Amino acid sequence: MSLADLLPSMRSMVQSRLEENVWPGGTTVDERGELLVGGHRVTELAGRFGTPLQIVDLADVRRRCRAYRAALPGAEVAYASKAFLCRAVARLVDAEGLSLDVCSAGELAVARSVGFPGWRVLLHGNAKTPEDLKAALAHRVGRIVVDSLDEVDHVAALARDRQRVLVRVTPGVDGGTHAAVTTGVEDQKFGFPLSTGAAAAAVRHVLRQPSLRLVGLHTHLGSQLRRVADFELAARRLVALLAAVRDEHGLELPELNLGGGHAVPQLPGEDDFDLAGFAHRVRAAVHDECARHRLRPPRLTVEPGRALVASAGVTVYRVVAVKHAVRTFVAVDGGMSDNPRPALYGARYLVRMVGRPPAAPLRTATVVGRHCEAGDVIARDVPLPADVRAGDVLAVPGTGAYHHSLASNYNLVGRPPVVGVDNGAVQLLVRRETEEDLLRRDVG
Ligand SMILES: Cc1ncc(COP(=O)(O)O)c(C=O)c1O
Ligand SMILES: N[C@@H](CCCC[NH3+])C(=O)O
Repeated sequence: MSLADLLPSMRSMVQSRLEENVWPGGTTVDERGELLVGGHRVTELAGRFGTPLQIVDLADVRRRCRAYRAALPGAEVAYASKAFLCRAVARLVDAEGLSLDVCSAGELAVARSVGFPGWRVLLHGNAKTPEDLKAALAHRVGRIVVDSLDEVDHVAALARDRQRVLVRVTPGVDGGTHAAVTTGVEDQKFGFPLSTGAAAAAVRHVLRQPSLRLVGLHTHLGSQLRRVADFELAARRLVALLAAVRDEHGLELPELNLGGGHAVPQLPGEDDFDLAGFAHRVRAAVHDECARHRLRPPRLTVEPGRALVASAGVTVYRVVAVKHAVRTFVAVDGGMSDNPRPALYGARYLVRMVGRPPAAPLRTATVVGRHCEAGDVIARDVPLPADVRAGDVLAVPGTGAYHHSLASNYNLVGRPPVVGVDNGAVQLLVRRETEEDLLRRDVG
């Protein structure tokens, strides 16, 4: 029996009070259980655009972009577009003066389609294809972050005009996150290990290429990280490598890119990432270490993805069926095709019934999707009103990052639309994928 079962008196309180930290800023709830995101009733948006539906509060994203730029004056803030990219977001990020991290010709195509300036684009990836590299060079991207010696050769062969590159380094720092998104340790596929000398060898290899210009080092420790000390340690280790490069080659590299990975609260009660602490402590670590090595401090870049968009997103489902089996299952019209994160990382979510006041106390239920896997779960053992029934609308916050971008067509279900709300305006940003879309690719 859960807390929710024990405390039916919490019913009205839980329903009328909005959980802190997980909804887009400015989200409100009224006593009838209506949730308003960006000033719009979620049930109205569900009626108008259908369910499942992904809502992104663009004003919230804009506010977060500004918070990053304000916290890190003089640094470059690059949005990691893998978190969620569509043209409206690319335009917003451009207008806010951020750079853009892309990982494929596809992400770059979205950036190009809105005229995102190439010089503010960084290309990442451990296995960039010739198409990715050619697209990046054609768009004159500002920097390519090289990730293997083969790639250095490929870029060098294709590049003209001394393409700027960074070398991606794994500094042997474990950010204490899920193994699938741990990338600062040396035994995984990204980057060149520091301790083995592979990173220094990669620097040498780049410097031998007349068509390339080495401008800095990069590291990305992983995703959903909370410990600022890990970023400090990585920064210190990379500055030591900058000093070694200066000593060996007489070259002071001007850029240090510390990647992204700043955590967001996923459940009520979880803290925000300590951005101010990060800005202060990491900068101090870089300056301190540079002073020790008599280096000019490099320009810092950070690459937040999740931190800019996760909490701006809300997914809306309609309940299809409620089953009281060994536990209570509330099955909705989406699932792992729009949110594979519980299955992939054991991610946990808050779920809220919206649109009507509950007529029964909270009970523990497991919200599941419509797909053909027992692991197709959106939220296990969460409190929901005991009278939740088919046709009810459920809203799940914290779904703005790595949801639309990780979505699939499993069971040939079309991917949901994305609707943007922005200071009172509503706009369909990405339309729902139809059966026609799915059949168009099937040319056999
Ligand atoms: C190179 C690089 N930069 C930035 C990010 C953004 O990560 P997050 O969305 O956790 O901030 C990623 C993804 O983890 C990445 O691979
Ligand atoms: N897909 C992961 C994040 C990956 C970060 C990209 N390097 C997630 O949903 O948490």
